[in-house]
Amino acid sequence: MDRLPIIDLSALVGADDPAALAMVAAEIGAAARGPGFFYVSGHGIDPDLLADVFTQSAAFFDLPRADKAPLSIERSPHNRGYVGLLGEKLDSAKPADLKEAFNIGLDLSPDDPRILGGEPFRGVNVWPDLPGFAETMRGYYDAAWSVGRLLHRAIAVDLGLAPDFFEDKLDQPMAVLRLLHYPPHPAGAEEGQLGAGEHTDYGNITLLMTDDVGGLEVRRRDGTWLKAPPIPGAFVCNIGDCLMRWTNDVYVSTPHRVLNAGGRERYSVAFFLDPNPDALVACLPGCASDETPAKYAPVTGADYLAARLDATYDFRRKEPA
Ligand SMILES: O=C(O)CCC(=O)C(=O)O
Ligand SMILES: [Fe+2]
Repeated sequence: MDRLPIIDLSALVGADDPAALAMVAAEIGAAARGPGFFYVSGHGIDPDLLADVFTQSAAFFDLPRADKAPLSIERSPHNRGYVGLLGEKLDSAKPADLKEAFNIGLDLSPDDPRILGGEPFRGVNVWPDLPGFAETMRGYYDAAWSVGRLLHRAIAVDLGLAPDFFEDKLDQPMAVLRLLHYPPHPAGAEEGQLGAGEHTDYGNITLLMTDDVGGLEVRRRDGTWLKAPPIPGAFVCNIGDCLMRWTNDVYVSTPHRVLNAGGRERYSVAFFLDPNPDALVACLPGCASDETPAKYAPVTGADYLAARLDATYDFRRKEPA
């Protein structure tokens, strides 16, 4: 494999064309079973909105540390807020990641019944004091979520399910919009230290937009690394662990990493589409057979994500009873 496939969604955006859906479904099915990664073009998101997201993101990361620290993710049980440089180890066997990040979840008001009722991962977002930041990010969250749901229509068709199978499992998602900033790889970096250590993503799918710096690498089955250079305006989309589990490993969640060797600041924006907290992640019909029975116990979306985040962050790890 020398290059990831490019899948064009333009025939699906704003149209209900079963033949076009079947064609895209076949392309996504092949990519999801194979490399686990593909580019998505023709998604219909306004380029001006994308440009605004990157402008606002750079303004946020440029803020003094004293303005970012109070927004720390360590204050949020709901996976929202700021992760400082070296605040995360995506590869637990390696030095900490040379990146900083900011997480935004489904935007709810403080009196939303889902928050008051104590549903897992329901909380308010924290916002920096930057004009237009929250509006831009809310708009982009919704736009990326729509693309993610459209992709799930194709995924459902590929898996032999009704096109709307995932709709009621993704209509109040735990999805996270994550802004990322990678400083240029410093000369004094530790051996094996990366911008983002080798990892797989936790959710169903990830929609990644990057600037033009490059640095994302995708692991091939033989252990070698494929560079996934940016294609302007296109997403890099990958299958996450939750969808791999849901499909009984029919779809593949592929390890990837980031090395920002370009000598420039690098910015990227990831949208992790995790399902609704109460979605039951259980082997899909058609993904098990006599030869390959269901491998995983059913789990709710919230329990699955919580387990993965607890393993990622020291501050979330519960003391043994
Ligand atoms: O910044 C990138 O290119 C990829 C980031 C990534 O893989 C992640 O945050 O899960
Ligand atoms: Fe990732």
